[in-house]
Amino acid sequence: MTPGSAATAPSFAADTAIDDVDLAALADRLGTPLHAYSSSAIRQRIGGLQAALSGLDATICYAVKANPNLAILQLMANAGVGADIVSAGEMRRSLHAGMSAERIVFSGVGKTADEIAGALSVGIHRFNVESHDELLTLQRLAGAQGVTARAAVRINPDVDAHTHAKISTGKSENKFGVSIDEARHWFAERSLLPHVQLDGLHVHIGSQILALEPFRLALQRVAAFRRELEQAGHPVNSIDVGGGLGVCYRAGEDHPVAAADYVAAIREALAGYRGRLLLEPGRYLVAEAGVLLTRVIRVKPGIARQFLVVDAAMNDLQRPSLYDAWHDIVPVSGEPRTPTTYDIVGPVCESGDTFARNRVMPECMAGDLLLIKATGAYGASMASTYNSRPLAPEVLLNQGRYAVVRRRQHFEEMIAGEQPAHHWETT
Ligand SMILES: Cc1ncc(COP(=O)(O)O)c(C=O)c1O
Ligand SMILES: N[C@@H](CCCC[NH3+])C(=O)O
Repeated sequence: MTPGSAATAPSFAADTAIDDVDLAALADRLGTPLHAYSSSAIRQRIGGLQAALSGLDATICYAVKANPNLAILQLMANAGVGADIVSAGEMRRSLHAGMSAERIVFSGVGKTADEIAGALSVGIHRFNVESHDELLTLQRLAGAQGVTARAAVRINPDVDAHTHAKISTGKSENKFGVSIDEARHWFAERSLLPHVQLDGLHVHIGSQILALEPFRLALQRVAAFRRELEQAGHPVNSIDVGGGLGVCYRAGEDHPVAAADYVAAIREALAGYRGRLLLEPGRYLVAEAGVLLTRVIRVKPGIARQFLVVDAAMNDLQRPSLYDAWHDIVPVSGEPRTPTTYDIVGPVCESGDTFARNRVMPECMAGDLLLIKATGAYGASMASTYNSRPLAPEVLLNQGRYAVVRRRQHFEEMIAGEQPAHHWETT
């Protein structure tokens, strides 16, 4: 027997089922590429975080941007989770999915006057405010509607989250939040804004954070500022600690912080604070619950590399091309095959359309089914129709059953809204 021959080849870790749903059968029935999410896994994440928070006056406001599918939002709402939104679209989705306006917080550096007015008019009164101009706009629009908005100032603590530069948000050079010095002035003048109840602090230093230290540092700065404000007669009734908890994209290499340790760090940093706590996890709740199923179109022996050309592409999952992000990729079948090194690429017309470089995989052939793992967050939510590829379907799995929660986009849906230039108008 020669080493590497079929009989001695190792079998590779494979996932043949998720949430008791057979993945090969699912792909046969619905086609690929296909996003699938385990609702049991999501519920488990929510439950774990809620358990860690017990005894605190805490609200989890799921960051809708991570995965805004209505079925996911409904699942969150049914589990008592609220929403962190950053646009009118996310607001409408959250309300449509049944979230109550009291459990929604509006974040974001570029809220328009229309978005603010729209949110106020449907009863969303909790805003994380990121600039003085936004604070004055909130005062004006709340006054016009005769309501009082609750505002938390987003602090930029100038902390390095040790994550990818494109998703770091808490350093002084980032566009997010304001300095503690500026926030101090806002509080000193808060009586000049009768329609804004400025009594909250917010901090969010970035995403996919794998260490506790950056969270601790940011929270310690917020906690010290809270004490200073209270001594100056400005009560702080809510602290929103943002999101950012990282997940495991690379088995054996990524070691995420456990929810219990994260909450213990929050309790410790905010010791003495008795007000309301808000958390805005996105990725943590949904990333590892999701997979992208894709089929090998062909094996292409390239000039310098051997390529696995699969039917998913950067338009279905941007993270590898945008952040050079690693996602584990495994075969759905675990049959023993010879280890082979591939670049795993999609059909899109640029070299950035690469899911993995030099990845050791079981030898593959056309028609093989692969799983790209941990795609439940910032996968479908960042998808596009680049190269006029339709949006892939999304499926929710639950204990042996599945529900299509977004069907594969039809060509007609893709071009809806476009038209030939029949009517030429002047401004
Ligand atoms: C204000 C705010 N809150 C929460 C989140 C969610 O982040 P994550 O998905 O890393 O938990 C983000 C995105 O980074 C954000 O900008
Ligand atoms: N889109 C990013 C996360 C951005 C977080 C939003 N503030 C990712 O896939 O990792």
